[in-house]
Amino acid sequence: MEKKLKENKITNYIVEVINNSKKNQLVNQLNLYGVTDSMWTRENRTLANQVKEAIENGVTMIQYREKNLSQDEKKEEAKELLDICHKKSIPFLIDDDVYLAKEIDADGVHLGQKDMSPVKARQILGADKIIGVTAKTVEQALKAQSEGANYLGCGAAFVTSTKKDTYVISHNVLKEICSKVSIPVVAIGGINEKNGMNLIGTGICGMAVVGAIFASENIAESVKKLKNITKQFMRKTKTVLTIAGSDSSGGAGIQADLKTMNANKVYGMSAITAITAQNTTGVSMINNVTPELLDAQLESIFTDIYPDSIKIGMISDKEQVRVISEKLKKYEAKNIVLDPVMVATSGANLSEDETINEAKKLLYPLATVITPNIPEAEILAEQEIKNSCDMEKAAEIIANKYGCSVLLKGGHCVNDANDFLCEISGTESKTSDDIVSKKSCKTQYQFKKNWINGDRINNQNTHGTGCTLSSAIASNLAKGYDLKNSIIHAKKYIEKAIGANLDLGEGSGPMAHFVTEL
Ligand SMILES: Nc1ncnc2c1ncn2[C@@H]1O[C@H](COP(=O)(O)OP(=O)(O)OP(=O)(O)O)[C@@H](O)[C@H]1O
Ligand SMILES: Cc1ncc(CO)c(N)n1
Ligand SMILES: [Mg+2]
Repeated sequence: MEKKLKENKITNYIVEVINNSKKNQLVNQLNLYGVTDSMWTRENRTLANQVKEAIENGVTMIQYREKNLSQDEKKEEAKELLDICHKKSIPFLIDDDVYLAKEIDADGVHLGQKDMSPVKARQILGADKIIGVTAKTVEQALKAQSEGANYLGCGAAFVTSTKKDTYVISHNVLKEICSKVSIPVVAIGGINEKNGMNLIGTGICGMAVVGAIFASENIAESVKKLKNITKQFMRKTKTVLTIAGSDSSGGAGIQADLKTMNANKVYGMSAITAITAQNTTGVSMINNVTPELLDAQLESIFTDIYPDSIKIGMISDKEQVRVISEKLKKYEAKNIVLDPVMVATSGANLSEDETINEAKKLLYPLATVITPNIPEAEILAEQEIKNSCDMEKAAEIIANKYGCSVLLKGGHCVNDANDFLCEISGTESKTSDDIVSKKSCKTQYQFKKNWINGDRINNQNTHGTGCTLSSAIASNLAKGYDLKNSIIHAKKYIEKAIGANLDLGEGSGPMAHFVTEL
């Protein structure tokens, strides 16, 4: 009996290893998934040549989708494309037509919601073939997985010209599907080299592309651009973008941000809003970056290395606020930590009222969390903060007002190292007692409230603590921590950085960002 049990255990382990390696192989094959469409073929642009060029430049799987040819013509063309793919060890799938896939021994089939069930297709094709299923909802995704689908195709990810009036899936639903299933997920529908970046961070392992490849005048060029996106879906190194000012002393601003990101083992990038001549005693001059140059910095980053999270610090003027908010919406930026920088520790004013007001309108609602210190929270909540109770009230007022979570930092002598997190956990529409009307409906938020306590380090050198904390939070969000744990880990980092007791400069000095034992 003992021996039998042991043999079963070993067999199960081997089966699990084989299944995992097959799944990893499929994840790689689904990375850049070309779906053919003959509407763009010409005399001198046959589908066979297009498929060859796409594969030579990085496409990792081909699906043959043909609605206009006869069955015989489809079979001939499918056999020709199958040979081209197999010569390059690229899997070749057939859209919808399970019997054609069986007849030419294709590597699998992709089934729409209205096609044959995956169970029947599996009986026809056998255990080793790839069966993909389209899913537009979590229910459809779970059902397809339970019926033996090897992967899911979810979409349309964007409005698409290939299939008019098709249902467009929200990227939040896409994220939810990826979190709920254990099989690989690709996005499909309307994807091109301009919008594909927005899919990074949703959890998909690849994207299925039609027109952006087969309608392209330069397939090689288009595939290379698409490849720069899909290689970021599964990358291990996380990237964080700081949009902030430069602090010549190196203790705050983008300098503190990039040092913090490095110490927290993420790849840091920066878009500079202002150059300040600054040291531990104050700011002697500020030169704003033009909105055009800020826009160009942001565009160059988002079109090449997609940031897994964003930290926003000092913003110079309201035009910059508009540029930043437009860019964050255009690229569906995720994990946005906004530090409402108003005054430096040295007392220097870093943001005008009109800029702050524009940021409240355009940026705060986009933020995952804002991290005001006590003076900033008094301005945002329009009330004094004298004790912990005041901190809790002010944080909730700010969260309700701007529709984002709030970390009210305890520095500046109310609580020093203990911060209060008022995290939005849901929304409910509440109507006032009078007659229901649009204007009387107000979104109320549900909150998770936590004190996140720290160990107060007895050290006056705390220049840049806010920049450092918000960058550390952004780094942790990029690595996949939830908001509360991102803050807990960030505070542990900042306490080590303060505790290293660097003593530089005449005024309140900077921290030792280079502490590595995290
Ligand atoms: N002496 C200290 N010991 C431990 N933690 C501290 C200390 N001072 C501040 N902190 C923590 O550092 C973080 C930043 O808080 P602080 O109020 O200093 O931000 P800030 O005023 O925005 O900083 P900055 O000067 O960069 O704008 C918070 O988590 C706070 O609890
Ligand atoms: C450039 C810059 N950004 C933010 C702060 C906040 O400390 C600072 N002192 N300088
Ligand atoms: Mg601050």
